[in-house]
Amino acid sequence: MDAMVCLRAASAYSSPRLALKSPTATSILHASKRPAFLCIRNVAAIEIGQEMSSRNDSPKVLLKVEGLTAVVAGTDTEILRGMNLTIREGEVHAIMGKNGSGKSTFSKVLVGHPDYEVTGGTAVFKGEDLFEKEPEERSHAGLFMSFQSPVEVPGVSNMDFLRMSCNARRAAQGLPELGPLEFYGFLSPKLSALNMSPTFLDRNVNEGFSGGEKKRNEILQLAVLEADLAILDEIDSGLDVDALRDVANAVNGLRKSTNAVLMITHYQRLLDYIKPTFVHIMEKGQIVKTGDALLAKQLEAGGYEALSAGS
Ligand SMILES: Nc1ncnc2c1ncn2[C@@H]1O[C@H](COP(=O)(O)OP(=O)(O)OP(=O)(O)O)[C@@H](O)[C@H]1O
Repeated sequence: MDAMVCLRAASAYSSPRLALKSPTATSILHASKRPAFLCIRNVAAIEIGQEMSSRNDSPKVLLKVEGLTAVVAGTDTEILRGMNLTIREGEVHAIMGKNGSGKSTFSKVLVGHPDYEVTGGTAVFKGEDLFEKEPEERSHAGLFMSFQSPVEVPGVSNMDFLRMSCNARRAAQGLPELGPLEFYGFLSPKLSALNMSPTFLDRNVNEGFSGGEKKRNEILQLAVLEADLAILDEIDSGLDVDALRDVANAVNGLRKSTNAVLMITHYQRLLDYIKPTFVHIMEKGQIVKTGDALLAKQLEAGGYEALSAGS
């Protein structure tokens, strides 16, 4: 079983270690006798604009990463070599970089993926030490990550998965659970926003979904949760032009002045839809250049060589 599935399952359980160690989805289901994969991920329901312009104070820092270094767990293979990044409320950050530069590793380290060990540096999320928290606590705190390759969860219907995720998150916030009908009412407009058929709700999570359908489903999960920081790892990969527009519109519809988005992408086209506040270029485990949307356009036009020559 993919470690990221375990990670998501871990978010759902009061005993995260059990889930992290369990080898299969079904073993987690059987061991817990509770519905699995509650996936306490957060989302964003963001409405930027008016609210932002009416604020006098500067936006709060959501995430501050300083000097972060990390290795592949149990090895001395260093992947992150001094990451520094500050994300404030209302911002959209895009991380770009050549294959293998460490973009996905960075996002996985933030959500507590067990494949990596932090060896140095700090990450403060909403004023608290992120690395002191278990993966599920990071989710409870408002961190969400969409996966580059969303995995299938046989035996768990999408509807159950989404409702349990939503209710687990609500429970963590001290809010009452949503019953099936209430939840459907809550979910329906989100499905429509993503141009997804309700038939996807009856199917098992991601089972038999096309690549693009899986990506839409990731954003649907994002939409039913309430994250302060949504990390979207290559959410644009494998999407046709219509799906890209739907997914981007849905993400934009979730934005508000108190949350933020961190996108990992290889392509400028996503940034035409989801406008970045900052674009960062990663190389060999660290951010080597930061700019605005223009940086991504320069990259698109001339490639990484051109950027190096211009720096
Ligand atoms: N679990 C692991 N074991 C061994 N090497 C790893 C592991 N995870 C990441 N790496 C290596 O770390 C480097 C960074 O990988 P990562 O997936 O973070 O890059 P990326 O910038 O996201 O790449 P891409 O753009 O191709 O998705 C790669 O060389 C990769 O092979």
